[in-house]
Amino acid sequence: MSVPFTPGPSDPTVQPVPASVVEKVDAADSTLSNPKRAVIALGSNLGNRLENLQGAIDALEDTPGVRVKGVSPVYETQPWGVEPGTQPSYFNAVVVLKTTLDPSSLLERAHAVEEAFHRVRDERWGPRTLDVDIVSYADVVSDDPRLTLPHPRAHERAFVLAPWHDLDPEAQLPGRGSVADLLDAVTRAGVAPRADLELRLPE
Ligand SMILES: Nc1ncnc2c1ncn2[C@@H]1O[C@H](COP(=O)(O)OP(=O)(O)OP(=O)(O)O)[C@@H](O)[C@H]1O
Ligand SMILES: Nc1nc2c(c(=O)[nH]1)N=C(CO)CN2
Repeated sequence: MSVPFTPGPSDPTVQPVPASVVEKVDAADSTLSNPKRAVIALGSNLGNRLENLQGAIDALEDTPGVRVKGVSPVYETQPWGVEPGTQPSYFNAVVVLKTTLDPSSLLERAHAVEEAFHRVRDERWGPRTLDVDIVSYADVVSDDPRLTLPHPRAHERAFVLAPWHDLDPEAQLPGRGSVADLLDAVTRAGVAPRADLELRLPE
């Protein structure tokens, strides 16, 4: 006759689970049942810029735990932060996601998508096939340099604020205020909508 095995308090194979692990598992459970909204900025100024942005959107959608909910219009923008005339112009766009990934897993995925498009990191603000930045993740505010939330420069970049405002005119940047007000405060010079181009929301 077999007797069902029920580990008792004296079973030496049962180890206590550290509180830190319980906390992590609980946090993951709550994210799973409650997907978070994240805003992603995409940029490309090398190669086929529109295809690179579309490829990034499709790769994000193909990620387990990520759903792309909205895609902004495309903007053609002059490179920000570098000597004028030293780099090709960018195509920029913003996408809104719902995700069950935590912020650091989403960043890992963003980096993997950049790498799939042969992104080379040699100089700060150097030209790139693809840049995938996390602009905001729910209302999380963090100054961790590995993942600063919201993105530390998003509030001063018309190439992020203009497409985001088109996609969601009521958007708020946590800790900074409304995207509409932030957009009023920056110059839109060199940031032009490309109404002739369109990015697809994955089906
Ligand atoms: N919100 C964020 N989104 C993406 N990367 C971030 C964020 N906060 C911090 N980082 C860190 O910044 C590092 C550099 O990122 P990246 O090479 O994309 O910078 P960049 O696009 O050249 O410049 P910028 O940060 O001004 O957009 C990344 O390795 C990442 O760990
Ligand atoms: N116009 C424009 N300029 C930039 C961009 C970008 O996406 N668009 N990204 C940068 C680093 O993230 C630096 N400069």
